[in-house]
Amino acid sequence: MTALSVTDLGYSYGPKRALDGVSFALRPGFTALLGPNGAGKSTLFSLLTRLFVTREGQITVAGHDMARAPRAALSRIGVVFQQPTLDLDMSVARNMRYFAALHGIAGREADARAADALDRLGMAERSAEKVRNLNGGHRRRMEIARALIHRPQVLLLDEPTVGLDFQSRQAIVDHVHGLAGNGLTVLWATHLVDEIRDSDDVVVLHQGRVLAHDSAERLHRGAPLSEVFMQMTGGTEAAR
Ligand SMILES: Nc1ncnc2c1ncn2[C@@H]1O[C@H](COP(=O)(O)OP(=O)(O)OP(=O)(O)O)[C@@H](O)[C@H]1O
Repeated sequence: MTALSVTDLGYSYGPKRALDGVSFALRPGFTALLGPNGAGKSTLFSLLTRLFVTREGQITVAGHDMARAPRAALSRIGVVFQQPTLDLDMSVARNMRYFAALHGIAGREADARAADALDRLGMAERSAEKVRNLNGGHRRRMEIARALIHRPQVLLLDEPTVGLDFQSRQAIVDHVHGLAGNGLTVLWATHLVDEIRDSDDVVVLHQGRVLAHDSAERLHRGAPLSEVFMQMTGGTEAAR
């Protein structure tokens, strides 16, 4: 069973059509949601996390329909939003514990899960530090660890490397590919083609529609993915 599928999803802001007939089913592993500014990526994430609701189409998470069984569906999703949502004056460990409590996980179980999730992101040694003292890349890694604390099947990340330097970006891209390699279903929204590897799947979103869904390797066929993306989106070049 696919961990995340959407069927014929549509959404409008008044007269503005932001998503139109969007359908895809993800395999376990890393899928990039590649689209230029305004493609509809954030709108799609808002629907997947139920910040927005729509009557058009269906979202299914691990077999649970988002409209009919939202709690079951949402409990299988971990989310990293574009804007950081950390409490800077708490330690890494306290941030993790607080988030675990929101999922009904407390005590030793919370500590064990926090340690496990931080370890997966190479952050175990930062546990006692105040978030304020971490650099941007480490804060983002902590947020990803936090999104894993309830052991979701699907991890959604909305342009998670925005504002980070090259090394920090690479570290995060590597870590999340590692998680995907261990069986997590990852949907990573980006407009940066250098975050995508040949073995990844790519959903190309443009003006609210899915233009392609295939492996990166099959999409670019030896040409730079940025050029293929530019041709598909009519000249809106993806950044490298
Ligand atoms: N609140 C709103 N009211 C009207 N139009 C909106 C609103 N929010 C988004 N839009 C429009 O809907 C379309 C999709 O926007 P969305 O933010 O989902 O795209 P995006 O791919 O996430 O872009 P970005 O990378 O710039 O965040 C765009 O044309 C945008 O201008």
